[in-house]
Amino acid sequence: MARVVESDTVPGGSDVQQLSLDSIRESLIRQEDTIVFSLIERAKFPLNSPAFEDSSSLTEFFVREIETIQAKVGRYENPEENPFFLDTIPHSVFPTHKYPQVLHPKASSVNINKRLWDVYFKELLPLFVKPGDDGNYASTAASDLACLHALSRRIHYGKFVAEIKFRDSPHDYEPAIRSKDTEALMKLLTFEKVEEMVKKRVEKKAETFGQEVKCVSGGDESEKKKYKVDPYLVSRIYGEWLIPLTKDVEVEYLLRRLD
Ligand SMILES: O=C(O)C(=O)C[C@]1(C(=O)O)C=C[C@@H](O)C=C1
Repeated sequence: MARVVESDTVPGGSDVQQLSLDSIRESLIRQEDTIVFSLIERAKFPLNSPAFEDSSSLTEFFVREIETIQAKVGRYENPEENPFFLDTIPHSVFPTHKYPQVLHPKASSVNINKRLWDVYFKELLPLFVKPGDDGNYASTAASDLACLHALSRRIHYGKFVAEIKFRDSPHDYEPAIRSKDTEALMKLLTFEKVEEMVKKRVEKKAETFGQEVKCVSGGDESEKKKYKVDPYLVSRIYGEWLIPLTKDVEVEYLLRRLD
């Protein structure tokens, strides 16, 4: 029987009152670790395109089935989680955690996972995995799903970032929201220095987490370091795709904020 568990825990682990841009950014920083590790794990396999190329692909089937079972254990009760395929989300079979209402009720209608799916398979994956096909489709699909979930959570975290920015200075945002001025909203929510810092930090994380570790002492220090995923590519993935998609989610959310 469904039992509701009350809690004050919100993104960033703080309570609703203490939610701040800093605590939200802390969570984005922690999510970088998950994203970098998931890319490193996926890079173990070659592209394996037959697994995902068709509309009725093995990967799509796998993701649909997993999302259904995860919905039944309450995954999408969490406002941080956004499904790729579920138009109708099955109810949880078990007691669900009651997440505090931080976001505007229209938040659940902001979901850009269809775009993310295309971007991931058509643009990102070919960048950081080797070409080829080793037939290992089931494991590859599981790795793709880990990446997709991590990327989707990060991008849709834009809803929380936007909510805090709106609460911090409603008078700046309201005129742009009322006139549906997406350019003005984009300008208001952009912090270029923060973006530069994010790109530098994820490059460093990819270097640290993905380097070949050797235990032999006296090795040649000048030997070129090998990485499981090119750190510069990780910085590009953030700069050219993840940050812009996060900002699109922020704008989409803000446009609905006064509904
Ligand atoms: O930290 C913020 O203020 C965010 O909105 C997040 C983010 C990002 O995606 O990392 C996006 C826009 C800002 O220009 C800076 C960073």
